Amino acid sequence: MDQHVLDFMNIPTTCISDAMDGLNNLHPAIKPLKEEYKVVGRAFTVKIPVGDNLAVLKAIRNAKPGDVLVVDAKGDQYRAIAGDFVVGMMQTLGIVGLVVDGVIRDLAGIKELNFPVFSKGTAVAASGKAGFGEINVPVSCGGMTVHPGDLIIGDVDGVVVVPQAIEQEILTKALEKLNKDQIREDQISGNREAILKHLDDLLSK
Ligand SMILES: O=C([O-])CC(=O)C(=O)O
Ligand SMILES: [Mg+2]
Repeated sequence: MDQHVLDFMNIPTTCISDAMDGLNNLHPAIKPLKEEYKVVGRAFTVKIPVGDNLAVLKAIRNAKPGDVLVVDAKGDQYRAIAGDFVVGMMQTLGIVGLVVDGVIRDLAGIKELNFPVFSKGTAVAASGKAGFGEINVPVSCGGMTVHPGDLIIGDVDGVVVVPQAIEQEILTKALEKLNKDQIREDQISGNREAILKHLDDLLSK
């Protein structure tokens, strides 16, 4: 696994978001199917026409272990881009997560797989398999442009995208924020006097 994937594993998405001034988050409607899901990996991107998931299968065939599949399904909430069978294939081939601007189906079966899926929810209908999608190109997902190889980090609060060119800078800033949050937690939370002083300091600026 590459070092930055490991480095970002223990940082909450909130701190990473703060390190990017809140500008690189996917739309908050894209949520994990289970609260405990955490995913970190490099984006393998897929763009599909509404209602057709053949390119998702092509992406699964071409992705590398450790990749996160990022699917631009144009926000369609009626036709699922994958169910438990397709998600099971991803898992067995070493893909570490699925992020989709759209929906999945077979929710109970997918939850049993314990594979981190972040989606806009679930639907009943399946997609067609006529084709016309594209893999490994910049895609639009949750209002953000995601490039192949970008770092994708998802947890209970949502999904953030760290472009490759700024990974090191964002890692440093996110760790600083994590440290600052920890100091606040240790020195202020639960301490009435410290809270009053903290508020007075902020309000007197
Ligand atoms: O086959 C599909 O396209 C969707 C599905 O139900 C599954 O993956 O289980
Ligand atoms: Mg199914």
